[in-house]
Amino acid sequence: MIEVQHYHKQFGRHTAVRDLSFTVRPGELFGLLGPNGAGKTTTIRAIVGLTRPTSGTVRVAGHDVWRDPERAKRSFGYIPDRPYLYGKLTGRELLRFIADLHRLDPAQADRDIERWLDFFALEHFGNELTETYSHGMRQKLTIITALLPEPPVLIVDEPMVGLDPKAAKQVRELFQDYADRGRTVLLTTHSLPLAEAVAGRICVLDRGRVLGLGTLDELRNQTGTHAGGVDGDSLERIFFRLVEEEAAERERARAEADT
Ligand SMILES: Nc1ncnc2c1ncn2[C@@H]1O[C@H](COP(=O)(O)OP(=O)(O)OP(=O)(O)O)[C@@H](O)[C@H]1O
Repeated sequence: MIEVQHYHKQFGRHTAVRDLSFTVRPGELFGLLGPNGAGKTTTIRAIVGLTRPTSGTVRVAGHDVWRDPERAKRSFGYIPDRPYLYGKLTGRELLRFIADLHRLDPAQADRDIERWLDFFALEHFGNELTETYSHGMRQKLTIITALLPEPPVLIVDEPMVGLDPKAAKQVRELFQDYADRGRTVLLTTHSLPLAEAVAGRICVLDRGRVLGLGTLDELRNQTGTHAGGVDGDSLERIFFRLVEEEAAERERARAEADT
């Protein structure tokens, strides 16, 4: 479970995220969406303990990420948007290292590593240094490092970048299955079809503010016929309507301030 309460992040005079609150429950796949610079990665970095909130709290599996970081960090796997892999380790060495860190049973871990390498068609590259991997191969290996310890919470920043269509489909099904098995999944993505296909609830951020939060139907109600929308609108239509309404609102406020 992930609980973000009144999270606010200030970089100097720039407000990156403003009073953001949401909860992601076990069994739920939650999508965090928004244009470039909306505050998605800043929020993810607060949840995984890489950026201290200016104010507000973040808890994962009941543990405050800043007050009780070790317990909080034991409960989640993190797939960053720009993964760092130890280039001088082979794929298998890296995965065994991760298994050791998490004190996984070595025999079981070896079996799981082979299963995952096979799943992502990396079995013939497992003994190559990761610095020789293509972008997509690095992304697949990063996903395996996060899943190997089977954490109850999975936090994913832009998972599909660099993946070929087959791998993207596999990963989509993997995350969906992960949530269906009672785990908690939070992902950010620019792919609206992906979010529409897998996310039970969605939060749309823009310039650090929440424009909409809820199921697809709840977002449809928010941008309903009174706002020019129609029942059954796609997430893409909803997304653009929310972002455009916000821009028009800003423009109106600016014009009023000028008069
Ligand atoms: N370390 C930092 N110092 C100053 N400003 C920052 C820092 N990190 C992020 N920001 C600013 O905070 C805002 C939100 O950035 P963030 O990376 O969270 O956006 P994002 O929604 O993940 O965008 P993208 O879709 O482009 O990855 C941006 O205006 C960005 O310039």
